Amino acid sequence: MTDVQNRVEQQERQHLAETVRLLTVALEGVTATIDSSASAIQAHKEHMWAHWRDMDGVEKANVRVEVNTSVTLAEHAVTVRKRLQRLLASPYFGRVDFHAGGDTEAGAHYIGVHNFSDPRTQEIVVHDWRAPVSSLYYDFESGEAFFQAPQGTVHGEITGKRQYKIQDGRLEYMFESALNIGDDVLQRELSQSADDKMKNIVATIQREQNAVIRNETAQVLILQGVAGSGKTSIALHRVAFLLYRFKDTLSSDNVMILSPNKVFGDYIANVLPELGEEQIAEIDFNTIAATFLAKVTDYETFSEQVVNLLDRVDEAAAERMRYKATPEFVTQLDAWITSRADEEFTPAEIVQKNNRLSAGWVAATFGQSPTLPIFTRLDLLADTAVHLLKQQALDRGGKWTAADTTGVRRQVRAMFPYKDALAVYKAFYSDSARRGLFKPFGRKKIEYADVFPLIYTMIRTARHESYSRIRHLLIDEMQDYTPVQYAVVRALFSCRMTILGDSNQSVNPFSSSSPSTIRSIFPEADCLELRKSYRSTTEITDFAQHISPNNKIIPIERHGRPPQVIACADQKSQLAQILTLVEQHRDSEHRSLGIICKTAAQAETLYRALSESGVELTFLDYDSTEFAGGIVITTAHISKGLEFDTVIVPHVNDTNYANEMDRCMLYIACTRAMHELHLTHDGPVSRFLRFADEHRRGLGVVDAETAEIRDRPMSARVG
Ligand SMILES: Nc1ncnc2c1ncn2[C@@H]1O[C@H](COP(=O)(O)OP(=O)(O)OP(=O)(O)O)[C@@H](O)[C@H]1O
Repeated sequence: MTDVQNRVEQQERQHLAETVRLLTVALEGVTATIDSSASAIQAHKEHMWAHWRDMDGVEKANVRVEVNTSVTLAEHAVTVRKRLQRLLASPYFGRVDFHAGGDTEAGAHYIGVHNFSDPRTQEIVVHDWRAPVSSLYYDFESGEAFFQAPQGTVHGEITGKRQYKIQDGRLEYMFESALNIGDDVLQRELSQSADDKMKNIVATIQREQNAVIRNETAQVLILQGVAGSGKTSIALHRVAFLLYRFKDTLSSDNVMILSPNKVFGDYIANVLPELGEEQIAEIDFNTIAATFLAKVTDYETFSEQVVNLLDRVDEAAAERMRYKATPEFVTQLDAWITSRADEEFTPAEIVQKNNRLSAGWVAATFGQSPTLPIFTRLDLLADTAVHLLKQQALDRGGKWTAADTTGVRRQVRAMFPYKDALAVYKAFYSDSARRGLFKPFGRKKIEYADVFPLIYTMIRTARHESYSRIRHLLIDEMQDYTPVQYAVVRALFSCRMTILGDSNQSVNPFSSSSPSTIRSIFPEADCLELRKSYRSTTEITDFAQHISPNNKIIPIERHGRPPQVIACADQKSQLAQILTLVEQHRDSEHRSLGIICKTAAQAETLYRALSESGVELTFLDYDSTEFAGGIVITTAHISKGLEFDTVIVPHVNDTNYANEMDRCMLYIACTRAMHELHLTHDGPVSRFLRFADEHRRGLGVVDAETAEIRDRPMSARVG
């Protein structure tokens, strides 16, 4: 280290010590506030207990107000204390020196997860990463730069940028980074072991990611990103940014995430709290389906559909799925529902208790509400008819009973041939062009492909509650949802949206949506793309590229062991091989291991076998609600969105991974690996992995199975 570097580091250490001192003082202050609020609450309570009987209403109300005020103060202080504690551990991660035009010298801006001002001078010591000035750190190298302040654009020059790693209040390392957020720090972050939960990435957000996070204007933002490009992380940081930027009008209660499953929801649950924001509500399409269909019909769930498809692809069922996954299907269904009122409503005279309303009156009244859904119109018509006929009956000295009301309603309903949305939906398929495209899934049960078309029909034929409280919706895994699901989302959520996914990671190729399809559904959307993959080593990304090529992907330059495809003589030796790999993982520096099978049945069988062999591991299936650390066994479908230090993909033979759907599953499984990837098989290797075999022959490695894995890699080094 040169003298200059030494001096700089010395100054930084002093700055850190001073910041820690100020934070400690602030923490003591806020702790004292909490203590005194607690004492005040206790004193008020004691006063109340002692004098309750002697107090009049006004006095009691006053004491209640005082208690409530103390509680509010204490709650606020607790929030501030949490932030200060977080800052004390790591006060900042970056610094940008900016010489604004007109200023005499550059100011040093330290950037951390929260704002912190010196309590005495009110001077800002640490800027929140979401503050306007902090965008300089993410968006510019040294030289000319600008940021948007509340009072307008501030132009100037960046004269220096530094990055720090501070843990437990101690400076672990620092880098002078004139360029983009330094590769050194990013490399260090990426090479770490996976945590049990997704972590925040504020210190190393990349410029293209920052553009997504700080986009304030898009009503709908569609983000297509390759596997491991940080889509989910970025979407959560975007929520944190919007909560900060629009804090007066947006709170975490107004934001919701539509996530693929509960395990994923649990996995991402820490990111927002780490950023000092409340967790946001979560929903998934299964919950929406259950809410709508509980009293209507039984139905196949999405996971059941995937399981059934993995078992056997029925060409007729695939055809039905394909049809219902097109935008044209939504247009046709929509047009058909809309025209039912004109084509199938037959006005008729209503007679009850000898009082009558003519067919002409019925037609005119029905015609007054052309924009409402058909069943709502019928209800409105029936209400008006009941009101008039009841009045007539009472005027003539007669009686009106509940049975009369029911009688009128029945007559009105008889003017329309369908009793409910399910009947309307089934009738859609009576058209000869669509015959055979609706097939019940057993008794009183419908196929998954019909679930959202039916829900859409329900929404379009009767009024439904919408999520009006929600002002921003995040949709993850966008490629797995069909146009009709988006039509349902549009009807339920009239708010801003961030929609993200990867077209290469569809779990059902018959009903997935391409980015262009999604764009056609949201023509007003801003579309952004993330091409750089951060999760996996270059070797793993290259390997996965051979399974499902994507010429847009840019792998991060981070190297590790080449993936291994291990041929085994039979199932028994495959199990032995997996046990060896588990053993090696235990001895390695890595923490998490994901064993990812194609189907839940395969995962369960292997789970039993490994458990019986003494391996402690967690089986994540469709009913699981929590992610688990350590060794996990699950399916490719459930593993979506998750990541592990090491991944083992068993049973990669050509029977198990043979069709397009299998290819998707294999790609998803392999791209979950951060540092190491092993695949095992007995029998001929899957057609999707033959590239590895060819490569292996080229490398001269003959029999992988008997080799010592660690010492003589049986790897098919690719790329
Ligand atoms: N700028 C960054 N700095 C540090 N780590 C990053 C950055 N961007 C992404 N990562 C890391 O890359 C990994 C993948 O991120 P994430 O899960 O958000 O990606 P994704 O695009 O949603 O992945 P997939 O679609 O494959 O599930 C995570 O470990 C995340 O922390």
